[in-house]
Amino acid sequence: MASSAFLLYPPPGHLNPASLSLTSPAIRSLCHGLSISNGCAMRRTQLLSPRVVSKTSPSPVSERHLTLLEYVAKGGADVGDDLAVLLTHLQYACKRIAALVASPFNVDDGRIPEDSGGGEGIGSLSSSGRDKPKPLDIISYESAISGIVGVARCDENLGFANTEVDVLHIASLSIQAYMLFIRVQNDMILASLRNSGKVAVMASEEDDIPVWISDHGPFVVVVDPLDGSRNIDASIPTGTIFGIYNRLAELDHLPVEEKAQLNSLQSGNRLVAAGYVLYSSATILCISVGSGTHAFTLDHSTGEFVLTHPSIQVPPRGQIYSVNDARYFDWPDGLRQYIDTVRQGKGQFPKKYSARYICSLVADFHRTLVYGGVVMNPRDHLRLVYEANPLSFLIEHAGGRGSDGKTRILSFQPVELHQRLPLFLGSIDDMNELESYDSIQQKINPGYDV
Ligand SMILES: O=P(O)(O)OC[C@H]1O[C@](O)(COP(=O)(O)O)[C@@H](O)[C@@H]1O
Repeated sequence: MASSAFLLYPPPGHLNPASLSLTSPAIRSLCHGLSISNGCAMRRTQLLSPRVVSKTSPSPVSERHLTLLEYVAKGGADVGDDLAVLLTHLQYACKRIAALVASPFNVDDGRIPEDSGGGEGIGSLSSSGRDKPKPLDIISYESAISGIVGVARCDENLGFANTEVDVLHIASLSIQAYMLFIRVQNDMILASLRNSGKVAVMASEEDDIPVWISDHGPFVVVVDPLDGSRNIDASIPTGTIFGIYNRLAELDHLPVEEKAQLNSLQSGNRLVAAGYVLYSSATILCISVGSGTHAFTLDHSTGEFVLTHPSIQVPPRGQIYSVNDARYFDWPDGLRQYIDTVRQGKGQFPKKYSARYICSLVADFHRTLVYGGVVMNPRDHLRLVYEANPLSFLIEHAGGRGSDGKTRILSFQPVELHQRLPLFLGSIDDMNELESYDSIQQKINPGYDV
């Protein structure tokens, strides 16, 4: 056969497209919805068509990377059509966020669909306790999409009623400020969850209260849309963190506000799936649906996440600790002793440890997952619902541990959506050693300027 002849790829028996739930009516309809012109978006044909390659293609199927969509479909983890549809929409929103974070000139990506119900501009920004943004931090997408950027100068208390709004032409705005589309990113995720038709409620770190989306959505999504945003001016990596629960049908009879709240306050041990997306030199989506933790890297040539780190196992011991050690003098004795000990190579592992701290939780966590060690924030700062639970789920499925210094994170029953706690995540042996020190939770938490 001439070299221009084509074969179906992969061949039957290997991720046969016919066996993928991508061919189910539900997925077909969502694929239709995703045929959006965006450099990062998957083209509809890529989603719907079997792969067609030249017969002379050098890579055998066994060497080809599985895509995220194949993984969540019947050829991979087979999570069921509903979750596959939801994850397909969610990963799409994250690609849009990746494009925005990478290039502020992708301002059109900030356009909020009219039915998203999420976009209310500057005035809707949360006062949910997020670290105070710097001046020029918040940009109104409503102005941005019309070619003008409104910059809100935040007052001391994030009191947006008192904001002074300067209107600047895009051209005169610094790239750094332009990248801070926190609200836009929140609404991109909300829109994608709405469009999936699979979500009952979304609780976001950016919102004071959860958003009820649909009585019939089978899932509850908790999300931190852009963690680490305080560092974004310096192009330091950021991330999105998410957790997915089943909707609690036994709460269906309750008033909307109540069932939205209670569905979002589920214990981490009920997570169905969790993941994060790291926006860095590569965009990496790491996920667990309860069977291992797997990382997919965005292939910009195809717009697809491809499996690059299957079945991650965090090494039982790393030689790295990750903490903001400028807080050393606010730490309790136990934590100081632990750090002093491993720094000197006098701990259970007889080598000197290194310190790494990016101050961007997803980035610090991802490094820990890959290289081992411990990542911690010993003060009451990180959120149980949006950060601690999803990351603990991921690290446990990779053979590591997550705790507040005393108790397994996934065993907590959240009582407040924005509840904060000390967080320690890492390699099993490092975590055991760290927790063997009596006091590692930082009780003094004065609030820090940077
Ligand atoms: O100031 P600290 O204690 O070092 O905290 C830094 C941590 O706070 C975060 O920026 C999250 O804070 P927010 O949830 O308020 O955005 C993490 O990305 C980072 O790991």
